[in-house]
Amino acid sequence: MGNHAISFRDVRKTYPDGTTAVDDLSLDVPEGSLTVFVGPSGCGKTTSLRMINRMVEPTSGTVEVNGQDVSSVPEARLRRSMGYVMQASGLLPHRTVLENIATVPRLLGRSKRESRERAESLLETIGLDRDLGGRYPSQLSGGQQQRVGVARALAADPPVLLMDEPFSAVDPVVRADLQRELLDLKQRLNKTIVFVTHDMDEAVLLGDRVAVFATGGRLAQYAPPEQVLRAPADQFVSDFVGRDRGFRALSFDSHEVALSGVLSRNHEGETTVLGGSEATGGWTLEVDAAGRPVGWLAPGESDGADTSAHRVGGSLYRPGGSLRSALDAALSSPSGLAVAVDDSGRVRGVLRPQDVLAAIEQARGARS
Ligand SMILES: Nc1ncnc2c1ncn2[C@@H]1O[C@H](COP(=O)(O)OP(=O)(O)OP(=O)(O)O)[C@@H](O)[C@H]1O
Repeated sequence: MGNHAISFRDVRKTYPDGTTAVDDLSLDVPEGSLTVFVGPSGCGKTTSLRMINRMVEPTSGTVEVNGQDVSSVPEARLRRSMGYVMQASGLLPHRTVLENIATVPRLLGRSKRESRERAESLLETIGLDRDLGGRYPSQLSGGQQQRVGVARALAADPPVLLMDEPFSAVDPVVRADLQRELLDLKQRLNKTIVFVTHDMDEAVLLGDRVAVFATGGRLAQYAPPEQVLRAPADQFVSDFVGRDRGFRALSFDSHEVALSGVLSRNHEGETTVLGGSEATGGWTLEVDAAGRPVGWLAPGESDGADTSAHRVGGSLYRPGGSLRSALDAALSSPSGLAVAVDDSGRVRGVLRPQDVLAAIEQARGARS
């Protein structure tokens, strides 16, 4: 198997017109990790990525994969060992989805049948219906096309996956799905992944390590995302990660928050209502027969009132979850109380904002 770490050693790229796209880059991508190259437009992320599979050759310095200088590996062999996914999925328009995915196994000399079976199983891997296999790329949504692009990149089972803004052209909901699936794939298939994006949230969500590129192709910081958020290396990184960095950094804290015992159960006919006491400011949480939260009743509203006005949204807190999710659940709740649910969605209790803040204080104390 060997090791598929990727190393940049003093790499510089100056294009023929004199533009220095990458300036003295040295960086190690550990095997089996997901490293994100992030930074504003034009700072050399794509150029750096493409030097890994030799779509771009460095002006000086070396890129090594598995300890071997890639410039000594024949391009065709190198690219077979690296899946490449780009923004516009890059699918062949006149071939069906299955044919697109099967292209690489066919090139590798697998039989037609074997390639087709591999393509079909990959459709499943990336969460697409098998029925879509016979369609042409133009008959798919943007998100589906990106999934097929990922399936095609995985078709040869390459140890390295290079992804250049693969999810930037799809809407936020589909994007969140694709990100979740990538994290899931990463768990299941042990691959070294380099992922380019200009979106810091995406970098924080996906990256084991994040390389922040600055204008002029300079590597400003290379560290786990939590460290980039908590301790930006310089003014550039601090400006780039933005004003919300303290809030984002809460994603990494999962300090225990005390569940308030302020909910009391009253069975009233079909529904169960919780709360309605002074401690909840008079708000009452309505739950369904399985104990899952439905919506809040404002003080003075009687059971049977329309709770849809105060529906419990997607922002629920799971005990053990991050403090960011706890705070968000409290801030987005009409009652100001975060609803805590267990894995099956049943209400466990509520969190008061002051308890979340106290937990944030404690987490801060525990770090310093
Ligand atoms: N073939 C080329 N010839 C000349 N300059 C180039 C070429 N390709 C890229 N550049 C320049 O090199 C710099 C880095 O480009 P690159 O595409 O690597 O940046 P990027 O960080 O990936 O940007 P984006 O997020 O916009 O894709 C830019 O100034 C770009 O204009």
